[in-house]
Amino acid sequence: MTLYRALVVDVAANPFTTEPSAALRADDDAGLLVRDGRVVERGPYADLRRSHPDEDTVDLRDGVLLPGFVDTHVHYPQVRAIGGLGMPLLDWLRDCALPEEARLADNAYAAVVAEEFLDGLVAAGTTTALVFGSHFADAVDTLFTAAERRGLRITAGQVVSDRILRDELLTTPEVALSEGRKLIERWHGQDRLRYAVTPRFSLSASEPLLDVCAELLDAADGLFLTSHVNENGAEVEEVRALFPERRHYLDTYAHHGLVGPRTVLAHNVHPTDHELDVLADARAWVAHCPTSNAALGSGLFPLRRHLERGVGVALGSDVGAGTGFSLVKEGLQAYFVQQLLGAEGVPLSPVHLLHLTTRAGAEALGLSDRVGDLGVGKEFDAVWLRPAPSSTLAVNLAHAKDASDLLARVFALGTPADVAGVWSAGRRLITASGT
Ligand SMILES: Nc1nc2[nH]cnc2c(=O)[nH]1
Ligand SMILES: [Zn+2]
Repeated sequence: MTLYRALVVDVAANPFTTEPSAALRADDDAGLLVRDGRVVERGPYADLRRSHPDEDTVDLRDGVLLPGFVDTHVHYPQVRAIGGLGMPLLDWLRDCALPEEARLADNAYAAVVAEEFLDGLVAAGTTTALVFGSHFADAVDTLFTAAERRGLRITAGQVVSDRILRDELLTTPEVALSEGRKLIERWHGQDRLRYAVTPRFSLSASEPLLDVCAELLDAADGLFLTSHVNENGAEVEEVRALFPERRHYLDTYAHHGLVGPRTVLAHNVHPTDHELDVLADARAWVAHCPTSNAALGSGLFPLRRHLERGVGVALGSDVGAGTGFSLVKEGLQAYFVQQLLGAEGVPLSPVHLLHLTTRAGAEALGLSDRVGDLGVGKEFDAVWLRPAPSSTLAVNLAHAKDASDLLARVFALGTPADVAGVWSAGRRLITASGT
């Protein structure tokens, strides 16, 4: 066992449905006793020290210990394609993302990209992610192999499309079915890994391919479905033209049985009210990707309409349209977007931001009984932010008046450079120099 000593800040309830100050949990000079990768006791450090005098202590008091971040939408093959600014979605896909994704046909290339991708996630303090995989089955195998080696909690899958995209990325319903089955058999439920059936978006997926996605969902219990929806006006129009008999974009998935409680759809910037009701009825989730929406000019996310109609919202970095792995940055950008919406926006407090970057994602991925906060019984997935001495963040942490104010300064200033430690189920993945 190990006794961690830290300022521990996490969210113990949903601040959108309870008083935010009551949802925030902040324990100064706390002790977390961790056994077999789980928190078994939490309380004042002095008390835990007295009752466990012989346990090793890891002193993390300099800085703040948060739950590991949960990224509900991030593209493995796009880690080398970040910063493609100045283009709207469909141009950006054609000219920036898809040429890079095609390079993963070379499995040696895919293996290096997988390590760079997972390094990027962990360096940002992300310990759980729903990952948009690769079109190439071997590259998906490679990603799962690398993730298993690090003990990360990853849900991912093969991206499938059978039209419109560049030829190297296209498959057929028959091949998608056989490759998907093999990947599910090999990886779903292995260690901390799960499989997500992943049609890229219905713009590039025929009805027979969408039917195959439904068939794959029946191949095992607990499989997820992830895709994109309502991101960009031109995309929405193209989908409507391709599916004239469907009520709306979401219906192109729902019609094939792809919208349920383990469905996570990215963006939903331009939803109709009926789509929101369908999502809420299905208990599906939306991955809001703020920096991606801003970088591609996709629009300002209507969070209020989602919350009012009971649709679950979590955050995604959407690397590479998103501008990096940091969920701290995504939280800040989510705040900016709601501020810019004025009266239509939802004023987000720092507690809301910590909820969106940890607990909400855990709920979206059906993992809130295991991760998303540092309560007793949860896996010790944690990120230690310890800014460099005399850095602006260090100065601000020192002058924060309370835990909520401290969180506000973390979201305003925090970057992956401030991550001094990351634990995944108690296994330390990052150790900053000198600790
Ligand atoms: N942002 C984003 N939207 C998409 N829609 C379909 N594919 C993608 C992608 O790779 N990124
Ligand atoms: Zn995406």
